[in-house]
This record gives sequence, structure tokens and C-alpha cells, in this order.
Amino acid sequence: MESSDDEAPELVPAVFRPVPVTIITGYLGAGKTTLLNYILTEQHEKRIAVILNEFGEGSALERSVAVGQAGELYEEWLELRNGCLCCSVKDNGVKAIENLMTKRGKFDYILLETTGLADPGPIASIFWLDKELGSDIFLDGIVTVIDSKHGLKQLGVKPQLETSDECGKDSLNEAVRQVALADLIIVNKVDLVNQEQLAELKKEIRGINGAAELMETTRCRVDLHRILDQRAYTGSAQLHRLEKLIEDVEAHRNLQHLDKAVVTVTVDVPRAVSRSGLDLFLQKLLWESDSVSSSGPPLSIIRLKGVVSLCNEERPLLVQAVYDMYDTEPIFADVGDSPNCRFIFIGRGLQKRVLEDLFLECADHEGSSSWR
Ligand SMILES: Nc1nc2c(ncn2[C@@H]2O[C@H](COP(=O)(O)OP(=O)(O)OP(=O)(O)O)[C@@H](O)[C@H]2O)c(=O)[nH]1
Ligand SMILES: [Zn+2]
Repeated sequence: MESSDDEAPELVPAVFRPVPVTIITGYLGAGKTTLLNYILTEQHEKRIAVILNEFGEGSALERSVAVGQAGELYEEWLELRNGCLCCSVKDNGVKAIENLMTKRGKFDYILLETTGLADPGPIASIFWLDKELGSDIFLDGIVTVIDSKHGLKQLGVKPQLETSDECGKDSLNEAVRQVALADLIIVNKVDLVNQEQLAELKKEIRGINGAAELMETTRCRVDLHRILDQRAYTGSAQLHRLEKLIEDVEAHRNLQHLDKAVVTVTVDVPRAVSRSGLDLFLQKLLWESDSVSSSGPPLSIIRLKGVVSLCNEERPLLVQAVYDMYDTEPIFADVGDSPNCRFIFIGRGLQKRVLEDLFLECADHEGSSSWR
């Protein structure tokens, strides 16, 4: 067949908006699938795609399902490579999402359920690492479900003995990592415990992550508006959110024990920072943490959020990190005459003073930085 120049294209490419992804994590049996099903049946506004990441015995399959408004399902099964969970999860996660993206336009939200033993960090980082995917989708937030009855035991009230696994990553209890990385924590199965047990668990959770929102549920029945569209990793709303978070963290400060493995610490400095100073600070903190604290326990960051005023810039910068990866985004907010830099750090071996000193040491740094 011949084609002529004046032939009009039959299809005009649709303009898609980036799709938000909410990661649902939580220890074995906490209620992740219950939450997923609840969301799928309760909400009627969005067309939701689901990626399940079940590493069951024998059948290592990853499944992604897109649910249309009319209830129709689009299913996708992906074979998972054998091998170490934390190493393969990124590749497979990317694969699952890419597969799903071929059905773009059929859904406007993605829920991703991790296996109960997964560290959500590597999965969350997919959305930052892959710039191509980054224009299609973005991380909306991490929701961690906790079993009220077994949560304390799973968190290991005493800090775990730290050993190394094959991946060279020291094995911090996965349940603790899930709590540390959460933007929203659902304390589920409250029907199975009494008030004292619940209070003790909440205290433990707050001791680890003082910055996440916390909700109590039975069968994960929650107000869906508080789960979906959190925008925990993007946008100007973060400034106000962060202010509130810092208040919350400070309010829970007395719950934090020094011997705790993972804690939340806030730092608030009433000054601006140079762009290269900020990069230097983040790089030292996240990539060269061994050299940061000379005394005390080794420092490691699991999660970081911050809003900083930059020298010679009107717009402040939103800073986010998950483990050793960080990202920055200018936000629309007026810093006015009182520039400042505020951070929330969640991690191990964190001392407010050490973090403040490191920041001040880097703040005026001028020079080229190859990383932005
Ligand atoms: N009593 C009680 N049981 C619950 C509640 N929420 C969930 N369950 C039950 O707990 C069990 C585990 O729930 P799931 O939703 O499958 O948990 P999950 O986190 O997806 O589990 P895995 O995927 O195996 O890690 C199921 O039998 C649920 O019916 C609750 O609030 N109270
Ligand atoms: Zn499940």
C-alpha cells in the first residue's frame, strides 16, 4: 500500500499524566492483602492497577492486575528469577511496572504489595533510579501494616544482633525497616489486643519512626483519602507537612531510647545552605557515613526528608532520601526573611549533635559538585 503525505494520522497520542504508586508493605500476615482488597472494593473513583509481589513457596510469581472502573481485570503474570530477594526485587519490580505500562490509560493509580519479608527501600528506589519510568509513574507513599498482636515480637523489642547476610547489607530486622520507611502506619488487628498492649506497641513504633502518620484499624478499614494521594515524596505541601512532622517527632522524643537501633531525629538550622554544601552534606551522610561519627554507634540513614533554603535562591528545595539515594525538587513556597533548613532523619546511630555539626561544616561549601 502506498502512503500519501496528506494522510492524517489516525491516532493522536494521548497525553498521560504520571501515575501515582502506593507501596503497601508489612510483616507476614499483617493484613496487606486485606487492605488491598478493601481499597479495591471501597473506592469507586479510580481505576487501580495492582502489582502483587508474593514470593510464595515454590511458585515464584509476580502478578499484576489492573482493575477497571467497571470491574474488569487485566492480569499479568511475571516469572521471578530465583535468587536473593533484595537483589532481584528491583529488576523484577521494574519489569512488572513496564509490563503494566503497556496498558497505560486503563488505570490511573497503582498499588504495589510487597512480600512480608521485603525491605521496601529497594522497591521505593525503583521510582527514583529509573528516569524513564519516572516520567510515567511516581511514588506516592509507603504504607506499612502492622499486626497488633504480633507486632512487638516482630519488631524485636530488643535490638537484633547485627550480622551480615550474603548481600553484605547488615541485617536489620525487616519489620523495623518497614516501620522506618513508612509514611503511614496502619496498626491493624486492634480487635485482638487490649488497650495496654496497643499502647505498648504504639510506643515502640513511635520510638522507631516518629514522623509517620499512625492509624488503628480492624481489617484495615481506613479512610481511603488518608491512604491514596498522600504525595509523600513530592510537591509544595511537603513544607507544611514537614513542619507538622517535626512537631510530632519532638512530641514523641521522650519515647526514644538511646539504645534503640532505629530512631527518628530532627534538625532545624536557621540559615540557608549553598547548593554544593547541601550535596556535600548528603553525600557524606549517605555515602561516607563511616567517617561521620567517630564515637558512638555507626551511623546509617534509612529515610530522610527535608526542606532547605538555598543561598541566592528564592525557592526552597525539598530533599528526600531512602538509604543511600537522594533526590531534590524545588518547591513553591516563600522562605521570606528567615531562611532555614529542616530535616527529619530516620536511621541508626543518629545523634542530633553529630548531624547538626556535619551540616554546619558543609553548609558554606563552594565548589563544583558532580552530583545534583
Ligand atoms: N482478627 C483480625 N484478623 C485480621 C485482621 N486483618 C486481617 N486479618 C486476618 O489476618 C490474616 C492475614 O491477612 P492478610 O491480609 O492475608 O495478610 P498479609 O499481610 O497480606 O499476609 P502475607 O501476604 O501472607 O504476608 C487473614 O486471615 C485475615 O483475615 C483484623 O483486623 N483482625
Ligand atoms: Zn498478602
